[in-house]
Amino acid sequence: MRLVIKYGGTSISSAKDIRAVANHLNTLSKKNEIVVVCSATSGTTDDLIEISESIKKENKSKAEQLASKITNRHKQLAKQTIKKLDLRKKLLKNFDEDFTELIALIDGMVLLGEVTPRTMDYLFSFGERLSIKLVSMAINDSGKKSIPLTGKEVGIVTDSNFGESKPLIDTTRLRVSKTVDNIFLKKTIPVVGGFVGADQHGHVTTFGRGGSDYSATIIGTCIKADEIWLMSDVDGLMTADPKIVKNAKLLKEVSYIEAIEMALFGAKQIHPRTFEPLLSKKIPMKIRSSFSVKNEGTLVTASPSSAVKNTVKCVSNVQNNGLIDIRGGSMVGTPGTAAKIFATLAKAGINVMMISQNPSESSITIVVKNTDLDKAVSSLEMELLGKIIKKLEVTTNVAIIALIGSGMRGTVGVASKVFGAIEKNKVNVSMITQGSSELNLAFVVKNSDTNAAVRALHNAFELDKIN
Ligand SMILES: Nc1ncnc2c1ncn2[C@@H]1O[C@H](COP(=O)(O)OP(=O)(O)O)[C@@H](O)[C@H]1O
Ligand SMILES: N[C@@H](CC(=O)OP(=O)(O)O)C(=O)O
Repeated sequence: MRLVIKYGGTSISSAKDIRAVANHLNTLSKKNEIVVVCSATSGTTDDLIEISESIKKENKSKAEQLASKITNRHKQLAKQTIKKLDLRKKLLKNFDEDFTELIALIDGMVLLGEVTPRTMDYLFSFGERLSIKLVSMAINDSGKKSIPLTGKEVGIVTDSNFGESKPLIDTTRLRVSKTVDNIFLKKTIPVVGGFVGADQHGHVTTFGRGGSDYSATIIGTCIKADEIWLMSDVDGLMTADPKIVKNAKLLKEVSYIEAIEMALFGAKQIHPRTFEPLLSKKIPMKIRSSFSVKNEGTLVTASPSSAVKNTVKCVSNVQNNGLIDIRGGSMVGTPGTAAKIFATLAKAGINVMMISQNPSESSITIVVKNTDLDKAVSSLEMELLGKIIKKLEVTTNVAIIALIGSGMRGTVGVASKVFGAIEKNKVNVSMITQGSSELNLAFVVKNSDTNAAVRALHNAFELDKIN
């Protein structure tokens, strides 16, 4: 079989785990052709983001401190993971070159005061640049040939939308398939850095947080993989985040459409575009645990064979958002009001996560990420306040809670069950929407009410008994 196997940061963050991953891949490669996709080790992308924040605040010493934290963590991992001395020495030397470049990059960014999306993408790509060398060397150490490749080196070509790029899929397919076929001919396992590509000018781009999942499906479709596996620290997709609901259950099968909804609403932090490349190619995906490789995990396909009957399959949550209530008497009955609001937000590059309009048309409420809130409010204020908008009311730190499941379609009484359970737990709900596909029902609560709301709904829909 041709497999693309993606390891999240949580799977490759200790020497023991990296060695287990390398040994597992060594065994699997005896009967399969495998492309490995790796994220950065846990916490590394967060540290790189903090470096960019420190540079913005002109705090160079903090940025350098974080860079040496990343350096030390990777050198330590290299020393603990790689047993063969010559391989370990080679890896440490390679890391030294990366760290010299990282420090030079920080110097340059500080000197020029330049923290643009393009330089940030270059900075963020260091996480995967380091992890692929570590994992690939661990595979070599286990006795199997392997080569590390960045997203750019494997041939992922994207547009120039830094921070949220999209692949130019035809060019990517040509380049990736050629690179991978050549590597397979040499009986070597390619270890590709997820999350990262390069535009047509060769500038490094990223897909946005969680983007390694997306890299895996892009590569999977390019090389006509038989299956794509996402390996993580959980058994698969669960009925809720197991960190919030202790008795959350594994979902054995879900459809692409359900998985897309789950990703959009935060389940397992999967990149929302991950399933897009699979919709036409129909490649099955498995979401599995790297720590218990015997478990099959969750199978995601176009049409699951053993459709679970429950109306609701998952309660997911996305925290740290801002809610903007946009009001104005002149919005009532004025055609084009919504178009102007959304055009303004689109121009500012804001992704709107939820929308609802009051039936009287005098207010439109939207939810955006906390990190986009400032930009959203200032662009609405500059372009529309005093014209079609009279007032903007902003609430920070809210969470979206979503119920997901195709069985909800046409099922009577879901909403009353939801809000009965929520009311019983004294949680205040500030906004409700249901997608027209009836695949999800979503509402907004305070961040601090997230756990109570998720547990109440998991209980009310008896998701611990899902079959
Ligand atoms: N519905 C869900 N099913 C499984 N995991 C979930 C769900 N919702 C949230 N999670 C969380 O997602 C985490 C894994 O996501 P992430 O850290 O991005 O993994 P990785 O590093 O492997 O990409 C799990 O530890 C789990 O707590
Ligand atoms: N390293 C990137 C890409 C990624 O997908 O990470 P993970 O698979 O560990 O969520 C990030 O943290 O966003």
